[in-house]
Amino acid sequence: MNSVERAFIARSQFILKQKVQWFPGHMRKGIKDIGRTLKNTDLILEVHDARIPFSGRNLNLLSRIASVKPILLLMNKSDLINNKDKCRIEEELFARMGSNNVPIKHIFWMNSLHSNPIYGGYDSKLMTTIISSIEKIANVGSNNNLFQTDDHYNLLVMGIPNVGKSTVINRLRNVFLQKSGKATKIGSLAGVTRSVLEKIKICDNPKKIYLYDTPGILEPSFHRLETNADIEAMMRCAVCGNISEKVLEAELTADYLLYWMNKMANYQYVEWFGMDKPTNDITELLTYGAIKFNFFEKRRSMTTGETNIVPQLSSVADKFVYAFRDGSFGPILLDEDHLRMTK
Ligand SMILES: Nc1nc2c(ncn2[C@@H]2O[C@H](COP(=O)(O)OP(=O)(O)OP(=O)(O)O)[C@@H](O)[C@H]2O)c(=O)[nH]1
Repeated sequence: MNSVERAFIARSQFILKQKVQWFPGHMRKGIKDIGRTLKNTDLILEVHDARIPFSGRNLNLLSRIASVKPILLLMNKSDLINNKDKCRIEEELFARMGSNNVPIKHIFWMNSLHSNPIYGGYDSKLMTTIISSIEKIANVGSNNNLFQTDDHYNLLVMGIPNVGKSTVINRLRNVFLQKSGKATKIGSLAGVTRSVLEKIKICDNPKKIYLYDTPGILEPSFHRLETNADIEAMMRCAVCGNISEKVLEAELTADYLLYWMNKMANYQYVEWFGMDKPTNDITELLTYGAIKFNFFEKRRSMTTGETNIVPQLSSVADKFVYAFRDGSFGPILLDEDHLRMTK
């Protein structure tokens, strides 16, 4: 960090300048479908994004389900965080179980995108570990009545939109049944899966395992946004792509990312945008970006009728957020402050 960066004072709070309302019909239907599918389910496999282990988990819905079905937590996209953070995250997640009423039986880490181990990618031991955890749960006497049959296991895959539920399912199926192709649809935008899908077989041996894919259901507090913590959690989800880009303007999501990077004294964006010092001003940042990436468009003025060349700020905002999502700024744990709070 240079002396200018050391002297920089970051914004102390993120102010949400847009009203947010989003609870699409398919999510309401999804909750009903999940309720109906529960009776045929042995366990819940909750999939979440490793960059936001504490933000966005739908604890409300999970706590209701946890009273009837055991929950396994799969932290996906773990290629986008540092390995050294995993233990601290696990400790904190287990520490919170008492207060949030969502007891987790096991936590698994997965990078479902790359099978090559040099990317820290899919480890064939993972499935064996998942199976042995399921068997351990099934073999506890008090859980006997939770499992439908001894012959196979049915898991319901749950999670907020775009955490990689479908990718996880396809990956597990590809590796363990050597089936190529996709059993369930994948998309880089939130909200691809819209209803509980057919049962998908992912494993034959030593036991048959079936998964139900479900639509991503967002944390309901995002519809109320009563506290700063709710706003920060929602914005972190937006940065990770869990909230439809139709709901939050690209500039707003980019503004939160800028606020967060400054707060964490992470100034990697300065060079990326071709600037000479950090800024708190999103318009300044995006204007630099428009010049660097040559993002301009012709726009006709409604009042004078003249055509002007103006920067395409929303395209630059998208580029910034996508670069973060791709890992261009290195591994980033957006919820790092949740770990610090407990130190
Ligand atoms: N870096 C990285 N990206 C991933 C990983 N898993 C999934 N993705 C990407 O995340 C995006 C969302 O994946 P999906 O599998 O469609 O997510 P989903 O949770 O099923 O999404 P919905 O249907 O919207 O609920 C896609 O662009 C995937 O390529 C991972 O382990 N690492």
